[in-house]
Parts: sequence; C-alpha cells; structure tokens
Amino acid sequence: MSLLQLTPEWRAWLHENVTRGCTAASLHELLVKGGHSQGVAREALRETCALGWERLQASTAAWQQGLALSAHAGVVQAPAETAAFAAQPALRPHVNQNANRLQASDGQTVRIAAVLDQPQVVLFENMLSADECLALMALAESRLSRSTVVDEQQGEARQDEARSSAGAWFQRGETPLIARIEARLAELLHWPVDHGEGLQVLRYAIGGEYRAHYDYFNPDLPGSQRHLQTGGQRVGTCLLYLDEVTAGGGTRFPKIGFEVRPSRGAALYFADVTAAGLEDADTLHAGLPVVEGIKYIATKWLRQRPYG
Ligand SMILES: O=C(O)CCC(=O)C(=O)O
Ligand SMILES: [Fe+2]
Repeated sequence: MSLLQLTPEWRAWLHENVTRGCTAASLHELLVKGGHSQGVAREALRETCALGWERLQASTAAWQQGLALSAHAGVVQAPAETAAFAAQPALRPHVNQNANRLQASDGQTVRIAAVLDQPQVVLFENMLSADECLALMALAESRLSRSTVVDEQQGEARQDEARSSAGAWFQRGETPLIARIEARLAELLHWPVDHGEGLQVLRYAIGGEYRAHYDYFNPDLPGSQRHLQTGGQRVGTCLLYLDEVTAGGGTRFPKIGFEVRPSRGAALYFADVTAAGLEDADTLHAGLPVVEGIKYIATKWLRQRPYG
C-alpha cells in the first residue's frame, strides 16, 4: 500500500495536484525529488487516481491537448478545475510544434528544423534574417570587450585563457532591431519580453570557447541566491547564431551527445528546467573551441518572473 508510505502532507499534496489536473509525469518527478522511490511514487499516483498508469497518462495528455485547443480555437469548454490549473503561471516557455513553420506577426517565417523532448530542445532556421544578423554584429562591434571569469580564490573578475570570447550586453528594447528580435522570441516561445535578460552578443575568435556549464543557477550554491531573488530561475535559453563558423564552434550537450553547428539566422532554444519546473541537469552544454573562422552568437536567457 504505497499511499500509506506517504506522509499525510504528501498524500494531501498529491490529491490536490491530481485534482488540479497536473500531469502524472510531473507529479512523479516531484515525488521522486521529494525522496520517494520510483516504485512508491508510481503506486501512490496509481492509487490516488484509481486509474491505470497508462490511462492516467493518456487522460492527462488528452486533457492538455484539449486545453491547448480551447485556448486557440475556443471550441472546448474547460471545466472549472482545469480553468483553475490554467490560471497557474506556466513553468517554462513553450513552442507550438503542430506545424513546421511558424509565422511571426512581424512577417518573419521561422522553420522548426529539429526537436528533442527531454531535455526540451528546439532548433529553428531563419529565426533572424541575414540582414538582422549583420546588423546585430555591427551593433555589437563597438561595444565588445574581453569576457572575464570569476577567480575561484579571490572571487574577482579576471581575464582567462579559458574564456577568450568578447561580449556586449544590450538593454531590453535598446534599439528598434533589438526590440523587434525580443518581441519575435517572446511570441514564438510564449514567454513575455519582460521575463528576459538583456541580449548578450558574444564573439569567439580561433580557440575561443565556453566550457561546459549550466545556464540555470544552482539553488544549493550561496552565490545563486542573489540572482534567484531578481527574476527567479533561468527557465530557458535561446542562442541566436549570427554567422557560420568554418570549423569548430558547435554548441555541444555532452550528456546527451547532441551538437548544433552554427549557421546564420538559426536559433537553438532549450528549456533549462523540466516540465515540472526543476533544474534539468541534462542541459549541460559548451561552446566548443573555434578551429577556423569567427563565431558570433547572441544569447537570450529567459527568467521565471519579470526581470530587472
Ligand atoms: O557559444 C555557445 O555555443 C554556447 C553559449 C552559451 O552557452 C551561453 O551563452 O550560455
Ligand atoms: Fe550557456
């Protein structure tokens, strides 16, 4: 009797969230994160729902689809409890994958080139036009300054061979070009402009790299608290590739053996958190050393709450 292995608090929590229509997968993940074994979590969910596991998953998938449809077409009336669930803020950005082309309201036609479910990754083509890429590179040129690393002993910023890129930060909406790009990303990723950090343009010369790291703030580290207080967690990352690189310079996810090679106008979106809103360790990624050519990207980090 797995339900009896849960504390009364956990049982109440589970019941409430099943009633709210949360997905079985996200509740399972949270139960395991809360220290329960996979088997206990699975059985507790099954018993709470008095449904088979497969039926539960199917029903939540169908419910989610219905909700998405109703939001777009207004055909399905959401019952009261699903309306309450929908009122909860979304945990992470979302890309509509029903079609292979997305039409932004500014006229840009963006193609979906590849998708991965876990971690959630979407590769876009033509997110930016060639002209927009060139304009962004030109805009950054005068502002680029050598990137720094934090000295592990002293805590101060210093230049380091290991991070030989140059970076330029822009305020949100700083120029009409930046405002247009930010509005397009917000529309296609379904995440408000004010939840985004300013755009950062990075230029890597030969040998330049960004060693394997996470974009989310590790909540267990004292240094993360200050960042988490303003805008909450980084829930998504969008990398805009402004130019091709002749050799090297890919963005690599070593844990899942996946790599994207830069091409002008492409964009790589990945969710830094799981569907349940928890940091996703599979998103470890690196900007590989440039072997030949120059690499130009723009990074947009998306926050849980309004930022800045
Ligand atoms: O340079 C890359 O491909 C990765 C950049 C990156 O990880 C970042 O800006 O957070
Ligand atoms: Fe990163």
